[in-house]
Amino acid sequence: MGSIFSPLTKNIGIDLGTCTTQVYVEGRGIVLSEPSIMATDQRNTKIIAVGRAAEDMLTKSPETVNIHRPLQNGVIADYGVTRTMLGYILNKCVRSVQRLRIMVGVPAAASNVEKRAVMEAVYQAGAKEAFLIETAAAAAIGANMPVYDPVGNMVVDIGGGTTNIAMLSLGGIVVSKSIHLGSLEFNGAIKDYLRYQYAAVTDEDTIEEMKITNGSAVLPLEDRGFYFMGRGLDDGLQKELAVQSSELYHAIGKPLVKILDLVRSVLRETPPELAADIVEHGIVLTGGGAKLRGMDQLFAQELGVPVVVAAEPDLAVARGAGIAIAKRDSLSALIQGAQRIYRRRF
Ligand SMILES: Nc1ncnc2c1ncn2[C@@H]1O[C@H](COP(=O)(O)OP(=O)(O)OP(=O)(O)O)[C@@H](O)[C@H]1O
Repeated sequence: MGSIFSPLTKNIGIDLGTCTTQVYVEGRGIVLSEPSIMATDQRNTKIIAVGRAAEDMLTKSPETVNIHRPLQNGVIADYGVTRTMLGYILNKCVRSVQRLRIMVGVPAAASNVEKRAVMEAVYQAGAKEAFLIETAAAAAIGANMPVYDPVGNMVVDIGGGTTNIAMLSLGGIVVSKSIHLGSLEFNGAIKDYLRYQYAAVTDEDTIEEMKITNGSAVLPLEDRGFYFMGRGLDDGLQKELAVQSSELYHAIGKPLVKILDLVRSVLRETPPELAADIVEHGIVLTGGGAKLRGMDQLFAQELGVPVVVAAEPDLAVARGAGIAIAKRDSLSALIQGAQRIYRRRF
């Protein structure tokens, strides 16, 4: 209906992530992927930068600016900043005359209050219609899984602050769970390891780099050293240190066990006929955390089913939300009822 009476209506999918915000615009694809960060002046009266430009300020001018990370564990931790940041992002992505119909992914465990905050922020940022979809359902759609078919489709989205898991079939969610644990927890585990093993600390960027370049979910066949500058906890002095990829594998193991336990619990709650489909068709991994080297191998070894990492796994949620909004009539079982309660009439 919207397309007949409102030719300027734009369907937009958003992954309002703990680390990154991605925006998908119908007909254009992913148009924005930037850190969920905003920089303001010290009195929080003026926005200085949003996204990557704000992230760049983290190291350059920390005393003169306030850096805000308004999302935590996949939900809004600072409503005012989220609303402003979203408005700024939407402004960058669409023309002001366009009427926006927006769908946002939210974790399965988000409370009604948290969902309402997302809806409200989306309206305040300029949407005329707003909808919510579970993050994992959006990820499955974005990864082109056959969610309408009478087969079990299992997706595990490992983001920065949350992992969302869902079993979908016939256009609906059969079982879904989420946990406040994602790839940021791998950084925390590496940080703890360096403290314990080397009595040293280093900055977040270095830890992120060592995770991405040398981290592994499975024991690497060949060890590779990552050299970095760390500060000794005992003497406070800077020194060059090296950490091996096998050490990073051991450090990251603990949070990975928790994710695998949650996947097993979803499988246990899945009806046997759908669980049998997973044995045959396997599991799809999405989210930035799925890019950790060997993640698919680990899941396949531990669960005994085929596992693939989706193409562009970190973009799946925004893409899926954008696709779902265009197909919202046939996907009504996946689109949360909250939109009917909070939809505004203009
Ligand atoms: N090669 C990699 N190995 C491991 N982790 C990675 C890799 N590349 C990106 N990541 C991690 O992916 C995370 C970001 O992923 P994504 O954008 O899916 O999360 P998000 O949507 O911001 O978070 P959430 O869904 O929890 O709100 C970051 O923590 C980043 O460190």
